[in-house]
Amino acid sequence: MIMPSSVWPNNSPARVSIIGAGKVGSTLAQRIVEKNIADVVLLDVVPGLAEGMALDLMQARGIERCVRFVFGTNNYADTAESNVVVIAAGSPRKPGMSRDDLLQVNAKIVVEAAKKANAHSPDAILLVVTNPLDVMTYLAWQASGLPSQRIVGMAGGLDSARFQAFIAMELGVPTVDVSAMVLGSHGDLMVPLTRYCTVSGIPITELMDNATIERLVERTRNAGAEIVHLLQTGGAYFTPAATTCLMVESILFNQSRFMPASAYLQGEYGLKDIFIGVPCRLGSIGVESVLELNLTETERAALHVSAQSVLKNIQRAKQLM
Ligand SMILES: NC(=O)c1ccc[n+]([C@@H]2O[C@H](COP(=O)([O-])OP(=O)(O)OC[C@H]3O[C@@H](n4cnc5c(N)ncnc54)[C@H](O)[C@@H]3O)[C@@H](O)[C@H]2O)c1
Ligand SMILES: O=C(O)C[C@H](O)C(=O)O
Repeated sequence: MIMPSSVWPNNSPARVSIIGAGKVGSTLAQRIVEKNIADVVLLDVVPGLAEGMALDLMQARGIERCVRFVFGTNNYADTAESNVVVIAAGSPRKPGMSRDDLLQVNAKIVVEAAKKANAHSPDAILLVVTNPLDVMTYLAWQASGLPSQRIVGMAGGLDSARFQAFIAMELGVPTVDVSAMVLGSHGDLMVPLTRYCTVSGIPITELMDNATIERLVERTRNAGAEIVHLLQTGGAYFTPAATTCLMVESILFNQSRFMPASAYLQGEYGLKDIFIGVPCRLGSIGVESVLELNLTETERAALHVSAQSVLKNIQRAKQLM
């Protein structure tokens, strides 16, 4: 580990490396450090960017009363022995673009990040954030050569959090009382499962008419684009970072939490050789299990339509590599 010993403790308990110190990566670093979850190595290709952010975060530790360390670098050797590596490097979309439009520009970045991070942290769990999410998670898996269980993509938790927020805003209830579930690809064909959405255990179908539910489903599908349009300079990062942080916690503390995430399927839901959003349990081994819900014919068909688009883009990505 190439770090001054005065900065980096020898007995650091858990280490998370974040590749890409942009909006998502830096916000995630702040969350992890300020919640005292783990030490963080922040890496970016832009000289000085990760180092500057790390110094800034280190200087807030007294105010935030946190004890974790954060180190910025351009060098993968500094990410050695990480327990979790988050890949958040690459371009965000601009207004008018789909996430799939980022495939070409981000594929090489993600493949390089997965290979280099894995070379220095062969025991880490890889958590992918870069878009188009399900395809990038597949590429990271192939590039790393790791067992599929050790790779997971962040998206379903974000899409579910958005659906949860929209339901709470519509009904005027506390967001924590709402439970929501979105499966499928992280794209326009995501599959919000209204049957699994409740307010304090009451199905939302008892509380809202179909037209209202359909309006919230549509808003959930477009929630990323809505923010891209408002910001004009990139995408959302507060909720993406919060969701990724939740996944990091479940992995590091072996919490085995259920959450929708992009996991490798080998026949579950009738799908094979694909990463796509499904309910998983996340623990220290990565994806402990995939929960196979009893879907209706309509829900299953929607999941398969979503999967077809991911499979098509995986083929496109393979041709690029
Ligand atoms: N999965 C999700 O739900 C979700 C949510 C939000 C953002 N995203 C995606 O995450 C990615 C990052 O978003 P952002 O808003 O942080 O973008 P950003 O532009 O703010 O940051 C990206 C960072 O990656 C760095 N980078 C580029 N190439 C690199 C390389 N080869 N090695 C290391 N670093 C490199 C850039 O220098 C930049 O600092 C985008 O692809 C975005 O679409 C996904
Ligand atoms: O919308 C985007 O491009 C970023 C991210 O995937 C999101 O859903 O916020």
